[in-house]
Amino acid sequence: MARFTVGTSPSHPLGPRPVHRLGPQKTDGEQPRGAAPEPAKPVGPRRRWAWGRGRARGREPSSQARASDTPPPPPHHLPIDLLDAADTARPQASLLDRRLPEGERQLRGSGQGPYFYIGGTNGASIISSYCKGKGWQRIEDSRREDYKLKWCEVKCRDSYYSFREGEQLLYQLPNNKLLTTKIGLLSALREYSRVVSRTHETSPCAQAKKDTTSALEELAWTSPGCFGPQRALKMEEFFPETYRLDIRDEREAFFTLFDENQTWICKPTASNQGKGIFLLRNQEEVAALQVKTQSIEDDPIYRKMPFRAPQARVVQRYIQNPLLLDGKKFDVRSYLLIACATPYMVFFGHGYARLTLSLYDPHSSDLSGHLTNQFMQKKSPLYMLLKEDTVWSMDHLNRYINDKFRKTKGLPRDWVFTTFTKRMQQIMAHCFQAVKSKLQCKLGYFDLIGCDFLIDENFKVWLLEMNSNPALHTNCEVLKEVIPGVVTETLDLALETFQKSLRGQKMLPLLSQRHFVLLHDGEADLWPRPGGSRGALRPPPPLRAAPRPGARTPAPPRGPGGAHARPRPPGRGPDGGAQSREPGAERPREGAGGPAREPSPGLAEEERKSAGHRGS
Ligand SMILES: Nc1ncnc2c1ncn2[C@@H]1O[C@H](COP(=O)(O)OP(=O)(O)OP(=O)(O)O)[C@@H](O)[C@H]1O
Ligand SMILES: [Mg+2]
Ligand SMILES: [Mg+2]
Repeated sequence: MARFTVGTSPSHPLGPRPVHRLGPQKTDGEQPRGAAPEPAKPVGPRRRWAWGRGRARGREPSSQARASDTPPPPPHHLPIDLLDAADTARPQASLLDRRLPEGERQLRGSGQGPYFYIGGTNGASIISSYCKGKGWQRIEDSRREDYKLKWCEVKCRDSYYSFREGEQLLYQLPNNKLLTTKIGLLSALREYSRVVSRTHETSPCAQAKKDTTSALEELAWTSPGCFGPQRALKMEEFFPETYRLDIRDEREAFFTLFDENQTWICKPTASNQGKGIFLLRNQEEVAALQVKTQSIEDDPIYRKMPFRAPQARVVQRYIQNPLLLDGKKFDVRSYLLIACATPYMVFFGHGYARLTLSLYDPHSSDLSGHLTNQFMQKKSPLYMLLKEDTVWSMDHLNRYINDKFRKTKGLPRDWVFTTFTKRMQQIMAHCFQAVKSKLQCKLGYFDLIGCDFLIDENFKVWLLEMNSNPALHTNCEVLKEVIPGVVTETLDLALETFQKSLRGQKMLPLLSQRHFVLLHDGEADLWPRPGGSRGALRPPPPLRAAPRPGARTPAPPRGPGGAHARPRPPGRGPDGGAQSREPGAERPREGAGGPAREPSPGLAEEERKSAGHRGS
């Protein structure tokens, strides 16, 4: 079982607070921040092949120059508004700077780049301050290809087509919809359940234990990161029962099982901010939904132009007994950071709690008491007056739960930072495992995904959804404390892991890791992975270049029968089944904001949704 150690992090922007880490990982206090950096290692075999395929590289220095560790870097300066949050980052960032390639350091001095581009406004000032603090220059032309870092709210095909692996950093994995649409996540979890139960059935160890162990127990999956081995979760333990309405059998099953004593929530697959959500509480509402869904499916216009049909939807069992804070419903926004995709370096990060303004009444028809999104609360005339009450820090939540429920519910002290945090981490790790082999991975892609959790009155933890491009607003005091730190550490970790991967250095210890907790260290994973771009980027045979101490060597691909060598059948959906052709299936949507571009084959048009922040 994963072990937690609890320490304090005096440098946290919220002041001293418990820091929880898993297993062998050190607390912040133990992190060897002041330790001398490892000497930069010469370019390893993997880097050679990664570089070998790129197009003309303009300013890129030679591999010799990159590996050089002299001269010393210019002092790292941080933007004033980030000083608090990033205070502890300074020495680490300086160490990172010292590792900058020679050519990049020269460019800093010459005032030409490195360049960064930000698409949209979500978090833009924080990202911009961070990059400018490194001496980088902002460019406004989204078509320029000479950027070092590109952070876009809206994914667009061209960014991925022109992306130069191993040279650039690009925010958002192109097919993160596997996690961040409602249908994507549901399908991925279902498919993973099938895989896990098959593994369970065939594993001799599991067979031996079958008689003595409950079905929920002891199915160990071994993650090479800090998070294994773990008992495999079952999706029904943490994900409310959900049905797709775009698949006829599923919706028929739902319409049959519904009864008046239940409440369900109906959501579009790829919307956010609570848009298009409604509750289903009686037969009339369900019958109306049934008619509507059928009419869309039968509509000849939508049959002809399925991309014009309304978004596909899911119905999900509504958690009717949420834990309440002073009588108000809330959910918790946490972060899943994929700092590096080759190898995977995946982290958990704390966020904040989002409360409704009004008291929770399960029978009320006013959605603002049921939907905890900030966007829903902003619609209230009371919002401006009471907005600070709608966002709580995790410390605040922890204190409240200690005070109100620790004794009455027999909870461990600091339940929020122990049991709850661990549960969120397990769930995120599980979801990541479900899509790990399917995400498109290139060195330089990174992603920050917002994960929404609901706690019910029995302190059971439910994952509601995951969001791409999570809101990075700082319009409340708590958000001002939390968000800049999240963004800064995201960028720090993306840069550090990028540079280490490029040079074939081992990832740990991560000098820029402060509050994020490592969930998955993919250094021992088999890669290139099927579905990832690495299929085309084979590492050289092991014999050609002897591994250096500390350098990572990609594991050789397995034989033809090996699970990792088997590519996903073309035309298969995220659940491995043939993609639904029914109207309303995860189909492209209109109204994309930002530069109007065609989606790439790997990008659903729905993902080019308007630059409205998701998961607000
Ligand atoms: N199964 C559920 N049971 C109870 N409440 C739910 C459930 N699903 C969603 N909610 C409530 O509705 C809100 C919106 O749902 P959800 O987060 O799935 O939609 P969204 O439109 O993607 O919102 P976001 O702005 O967070 O991206 C949640 O924050 C939560 O308060
Ligand atoms: Mg949400
Ligand atoms: Mg959402």
